[in-house]
Amino acid sequence: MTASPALPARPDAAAPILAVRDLKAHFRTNHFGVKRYVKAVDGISFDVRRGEIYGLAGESSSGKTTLIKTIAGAIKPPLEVVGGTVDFAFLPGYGGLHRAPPAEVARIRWRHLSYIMQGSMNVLNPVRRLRATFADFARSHIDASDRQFEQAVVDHLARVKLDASVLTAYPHELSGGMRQRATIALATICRPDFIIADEPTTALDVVVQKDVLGMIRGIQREIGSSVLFVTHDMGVHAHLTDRLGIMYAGRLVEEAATAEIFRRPLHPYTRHLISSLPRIGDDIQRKGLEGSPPSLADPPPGCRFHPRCPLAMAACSERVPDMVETEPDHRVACFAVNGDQAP
Ligand SMILES: Nc1ncnc2c1ncn2[C@@H]1O[C@H](COP(=O)(O)OP(=O)(O)OP(=O)(O)O)[C@@H](O)[C@H]1O
Repeated sequence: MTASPALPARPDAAAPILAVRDLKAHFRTNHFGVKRYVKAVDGISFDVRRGEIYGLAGESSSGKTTLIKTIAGAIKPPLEVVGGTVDFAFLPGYGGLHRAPPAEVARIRWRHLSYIMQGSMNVLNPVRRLRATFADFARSHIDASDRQFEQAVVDHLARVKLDASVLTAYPHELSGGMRQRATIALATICRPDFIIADEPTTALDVVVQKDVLGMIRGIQREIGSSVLFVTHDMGVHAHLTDRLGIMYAGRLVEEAATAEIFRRPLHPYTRHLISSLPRIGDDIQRKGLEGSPPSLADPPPGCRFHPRCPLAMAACSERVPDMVETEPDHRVACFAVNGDQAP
């Protein structure tokens, strides 16, 4: 086994905890004998730094879930990784969980890498009481006596404002907010280095959502984890994430500190996302974008946003713009912003 070129084998505080390079993951579909590839993730590169919450935004079907599934190694047919690498600092040398031996994946799961999913019932076993579920997930990773383990679970539940009595409950006996807090407790009890969160608050009402987001932020600060947080909700990103990547049709089109994206969005698609957010006291009728997102089975050539882009020029339909660091820590893939760098 050789160390990945993207990340050193020894922990280095300055190195990213996750480096994704030119990742491509496509769905191979077969409709009545016609083979098609849905290019859901098509050449994505970005880093997540230690201790940050990195947000991924983009409208429905832009490929966010496919991207994090690929990063998490949850790859099942018809999804295929067709190129690129995913390097976690705690799993160097393989280029992705999907290429690592199952024993290595089991070693890092929950202890180094954990998940908070959209539906809590995907994680909580409906026929097991919570005490048993905590034991299933965490007992083998925490070196303690049974009594100490139980106390650690109770203390950790208190962090997400859950009483010890929930340990005797089945998931269906808890409210949606309580279940989601229980999944946050499960995902964080082993103090993982990295947490992947996929729309964890989308199904909750606004008040519970705020509570749950505050808990994710609080626990993340306390244990120092890095978080990759996916939601289409720009309001959630504004409150929670440190840096933000904007996806459009299977590609990353812009990345910067979240405050910077809201202050000075550069890509025309990001500008549209930001300008369409409702503001208090503002009753201006907002103009939608012309057209709709492309089919990822047959995306347009060049920049995938060009058919809808108010700034489109000839190069946009001919070549794919690279993500260019336009300003320190602000990358954008757009010829209209960066100029056409063709030789
Ligand atoms: N099993 C599948 N087979 C074929 N295509 C799929 C499959 N799952 C997803 N896709 C397609 O992949 C593309 C990206 O979907 P994905 O779910 O990753 O987007 P998303 O940004 O997470 O959307 P949402 O916010 O609605 O969850 C879409 O075009 C979708 O139709």
